Amino acid sequence: MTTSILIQARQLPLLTKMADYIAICKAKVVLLLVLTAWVGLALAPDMSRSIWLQLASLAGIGVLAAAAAAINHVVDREIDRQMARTRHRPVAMERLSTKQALWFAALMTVCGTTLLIFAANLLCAMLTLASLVGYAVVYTSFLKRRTPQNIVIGGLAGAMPPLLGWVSETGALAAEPWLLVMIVFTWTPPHFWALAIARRQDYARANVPMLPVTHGVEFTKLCILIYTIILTLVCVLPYLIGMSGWVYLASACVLNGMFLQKAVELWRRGNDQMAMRVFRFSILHLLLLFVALFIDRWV
Ligand code: HEM
Ligand SMILES: CC(C)=CCC/C(C)=C/CC/C(C)=C/COP(=O)(O)OP(=O)(O)O
Repeated sequence: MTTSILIQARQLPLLTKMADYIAICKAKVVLLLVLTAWVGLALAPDMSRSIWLQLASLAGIGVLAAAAAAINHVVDREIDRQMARTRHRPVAMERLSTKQALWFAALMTVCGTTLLIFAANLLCAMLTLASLVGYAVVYTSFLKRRTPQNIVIGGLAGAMPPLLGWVSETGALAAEPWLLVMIVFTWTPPHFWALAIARRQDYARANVPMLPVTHGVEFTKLCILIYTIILTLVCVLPYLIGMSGWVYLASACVLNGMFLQKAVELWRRGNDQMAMRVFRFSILHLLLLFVALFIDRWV
């Protein structure tokens, strides 16, 4: 009895370490990114590869996105320490050293790239690596610290997975997946700025020039509304070019109607709680929108 308790106690630090490594991968974000990549893959023409190669390609994209997230934890550790939302992160708390996190990220980068080269193709591997650099280096190290347009420009990296999924299948660029990239690209500002309104004190304390800090809450609410309107228009494009049908269009209309209603409410008289509702809804919105695209393809 005593021995088994002792063994369990010895395993605890190992389990905590594993939990910390998982935490720096931003698993929930990566899962949604992989879903958008999967839809890009599913909408590609002439899907002829085996399901195993397709799954390996999605895993490669996910592993490289997780590597980008791990590097973000290292680069941002000083900022993370100053914000209530992020101060408990493993690297900020020094439960994981920067060296451990960087080795972990390097290992994932090598594994993810190898998977993509062999299961998909070189173009897909290069574009995914470019997205990693876009998020972990361009956005995190430069844009985030310099301009309130940080997430608009940096958002391109997070918007790339549908294109990556498509290219994993076809090995070539095409116009259609760029429409899906545009959807995630225009979705990102309402997604993030809603959270940034509710957490503006955090960003101000850490000296990060997020829009509500530099230009105020009212202007940010207006920008959220404008981007939500643009998103609504962009979401119709897949239907207009014949890439998707009525199932998608009907779902997009309902989801965008709800998103617009929340954005208007936030703009007119929203408080921080309302901003958090918009943030949480944005995640459900993108999830369901891409599920609708997927279902539409197969009905
Ligand atoms: C530059 C672009 C983006 C920025 C700045 C951003 C920012 C954020 C922030 C600050 C959070 C809160 C995380 C936390 O509570 O610790 C968050 C959550 C989340 N984001 Fe984004 N995001 C971006 C793009 C994306 C993209 C492209 C996706 C997926 C396609 C995504 C999916 C999610 C999900 C699923 C969550 C919830 C995570 C959780 O509950 O743990 N984000 N985002
Ligand atoms: C290879 C590939 C597809 C890369 C995609 C990279 C990726 C994980 C994009 C998601 C964007 C994201 C979670 C931003 C968080 O912003 P933040 O870092 O400012 O937020 P934080 O304060 O929560 O750290």
